[in-house]
Amino acid sequence: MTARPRPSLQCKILDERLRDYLPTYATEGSAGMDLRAMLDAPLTLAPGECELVRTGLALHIQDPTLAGMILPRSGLGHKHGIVLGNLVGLIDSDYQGELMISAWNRSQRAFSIEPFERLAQYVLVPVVQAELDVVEQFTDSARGGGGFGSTGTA
Ligand SMILES: O=c1ccn([C@H]2C[C@H](O)[C@@H](COP(=O)(O)OP(=O)(O)OP(=O)(O)O)O2)c(=O)[nH]1
Ligand SMILES: [Mg+2]
Repeated sequence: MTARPRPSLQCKILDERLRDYLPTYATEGSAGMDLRAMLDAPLTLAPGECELVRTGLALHIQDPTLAGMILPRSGLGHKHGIVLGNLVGLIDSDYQGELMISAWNRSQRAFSIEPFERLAQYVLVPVVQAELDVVEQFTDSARGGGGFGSTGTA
């Protein structure tokens, strides 16, 4: 398949150690770029503990039809219970600050995050902003107000 052109993101390196470790797509088809934990020493998270971890990186998306998402890495999440304290990090297109990872140990065992370890991943996603149109009645739909299992389990 022919590769489509990639949008370019302005990037600031806030920690010089990152210069040799800029996030990349691990394979041609990778959806996310891994973000590293810019730590000075290993960070041990006790069971249930949550800490904000620096990435040393700022990305200014600029384009309001895009957003960034910080997501857990499946290996760390499944094997070690290291996920995100906010479950998903949503990065606004006008955010210019350092990308921060809320690292949460949801497991029963302590886990140490090593300096420069790939801790989470950053995915660029399309966004549609909407205007709200206030109405008194909606046009009927098949679902109406049904939700939370209203369609049954079979
Ligand atoms: O995991 C995350 C989540 C957010 N952010 C940054 C980028 C994002 O654009 C900004 C605000 O995030 P959000 O809107 O989710 O947080 P908030 O609690 O609503 O803060 P604010 O009042 O600043 O919007 O914080 C991160 O660095 N990491
Ligand atoms: Mg907000």
